[in-house]
Amino acid sequence: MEKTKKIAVMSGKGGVGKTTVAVNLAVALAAEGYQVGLLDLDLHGPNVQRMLGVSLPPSEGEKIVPAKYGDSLKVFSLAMILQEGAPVIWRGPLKHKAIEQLTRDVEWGDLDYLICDLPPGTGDEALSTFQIIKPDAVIVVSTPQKVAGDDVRRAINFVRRLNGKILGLVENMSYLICPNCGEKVYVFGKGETEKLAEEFGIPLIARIPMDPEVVSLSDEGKPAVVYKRGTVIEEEFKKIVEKVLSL
Ligand SMILES: Nc1ncnc2c1ncn2[C@@H]1O[C@H](COP(=O)(O)OP(=O)(O)OP(=O)(O)O)[C@@H](O)[C@H]1O
Repeated sequence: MEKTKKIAVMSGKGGVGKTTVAVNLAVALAAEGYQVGLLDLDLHGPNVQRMLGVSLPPSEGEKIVPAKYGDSLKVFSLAMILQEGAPVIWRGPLKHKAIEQLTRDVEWGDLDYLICDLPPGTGDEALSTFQIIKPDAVIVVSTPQKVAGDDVRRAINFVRRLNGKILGLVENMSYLICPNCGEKVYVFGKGETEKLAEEFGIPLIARIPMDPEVVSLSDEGKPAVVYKRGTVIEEEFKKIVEKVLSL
């Protein structure tokens, strides 16, 4: 994986849409013709598999063959080898080992990009990811609320403390388009992510609107970049792809 560019998708807070961003970024990069791997490192709440509707093929010997979405995207999530609904009750050292194993024993092949979906916060998985995978860059996902901002600050400081590179911020659920009048409604407020970007001197790469269809599509394993073509969502993901390609 020496030539593979590794991107970690992080957030300070849970439920902000980190997995949605990781999944759609991976699909969009693969659609550009790159060989992409998507590794779900949210060991306690792995959702990548559901959002793409994929499952594992039979394993080959010691190696784990990842699931495929289309021709150029390989996907692995712990959910694929756990019994449905089974909780992961692991302490830090076990998680560290699991991340080492997922990087080593999954048959990733030659990848241009590996997208790692981290759990929320700055816990064991994030630390182990920095030690083992050593991401080339991090995308931090936030939502416009002040409480999300507080947690994102912690995530950014964590990455900086580990000398990681932050590619930029993605603001998810930025606004809702009113279905009646077409006006933007800033459900969670406005301006917090810009403030963070300015405070830390990092770019605000994209603003993804809140769209109820994203929820149902995700639940059905249909990524928005494929099923909502020609919308602002696709445009905003193009901006994230461009930023990643500039690495
Ligand atoms: N732009 C959006 N518009 C509407 N719903 C969204 C949007 N982005 C994400 N969601 C929905 O919000 C929920 C949480 O998203 P997601 O799982 O991507 O967040 P997360 O930050 O990875 O969560 P976790 O903290 O559990 O890892 C999902 O139901 C998802 O479909």
